[in-house]
Amino acid sequence: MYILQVENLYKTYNHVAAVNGVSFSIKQGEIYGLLGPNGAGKSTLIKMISGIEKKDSGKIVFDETQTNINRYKKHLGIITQDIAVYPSFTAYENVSFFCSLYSFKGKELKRRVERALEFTGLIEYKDKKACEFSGGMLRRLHLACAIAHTPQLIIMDEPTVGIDPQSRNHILQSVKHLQKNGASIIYTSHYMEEVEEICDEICIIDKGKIIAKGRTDDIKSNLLKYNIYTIVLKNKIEGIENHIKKIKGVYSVSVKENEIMCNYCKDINILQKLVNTIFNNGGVIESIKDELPTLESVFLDLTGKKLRD
Ligand SMILES: Nc1ncnc2c1ncn2[C@@H]1O[C@H](COP(=O)(O)OP(=O)(O)OP(=O)(O)O)[C@@H](O)[C@H]1O
Repeated sequence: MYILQVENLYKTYNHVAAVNGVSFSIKQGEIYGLLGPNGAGKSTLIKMISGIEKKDSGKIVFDETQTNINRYKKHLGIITQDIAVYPSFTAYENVSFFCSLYSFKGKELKRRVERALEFTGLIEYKDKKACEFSGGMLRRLHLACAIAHTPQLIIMDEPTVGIDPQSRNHILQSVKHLQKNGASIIYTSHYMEEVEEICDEICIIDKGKIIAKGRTDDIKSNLLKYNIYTIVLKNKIEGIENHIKKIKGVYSVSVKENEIMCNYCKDINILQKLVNTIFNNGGVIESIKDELPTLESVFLDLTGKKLRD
């Protein structure tokens, strides 16, 4: 069952394609990551899904039946990049205002506002004005305003940009809780660690086009031909990288103090030779880990550039 299907979506600004033939589907209850560098087209995509921006062509289907944004808008919770709360309202007044737009009133409205403030850890600040909040607290308030009406699909556009680690963790935990409570989530970011941590499936976008999509581990293991050995030594060996580089199947080696990172071709078994080389050069191995590369490496490999500027 799909909560959202996007088919062949296009949007051009001044002859430049911001979104260039994008298609993807999000399953009910999934956290779906949209990953891409600045200017990739993530916000434009999200704006079209939420009805803030008109599409040039393509199809957006909500819950497998609805194509009219005015019909399904009430089931969306949108957290835009720019924080949209009223500075002179208290936290309670802000959440209450946004939730009342969905026709909730009286006791039910109060229950929902308190639940959203509780959920975002802001209940003890409910009578404080938004203008007195820190950046992280404002982001959490923004989230409370977007979820009080219990949307089926929550769209979050870079919700952790420029906030302190505590609020960042709070938001990431909240996303996981919202999923547990039954919501589906679209999460855009250019922080690949966040996307790797919380998303079930991802779509990597660059210059308005999808360059990879699917489950994170599948993307990493299918698209890249190499894995990484991380070896921790008990001692430091000068120039060990020069010896390891000579092993057939090794792409690259980097050494930091007594830790060696070795990118190697998945199709060639280099482990025995790697261990022998370290041993023959006087190394004592403390641990070895065989790991998939990061999403950053996938992006670098596919586009030749880094995700972050
Ligand atoms: N209203 C607009 N008018 C003209 N060009 C626009 C407009 N909105 C976006 N663009 C352009 O479309 C492209 C995609 O922008 P978009 O904001 O969707 O990217 P993004 O992936 O969300 O980037 P960021 O992470 O920086 O927000 C960029 O080249 C941008 O300059």
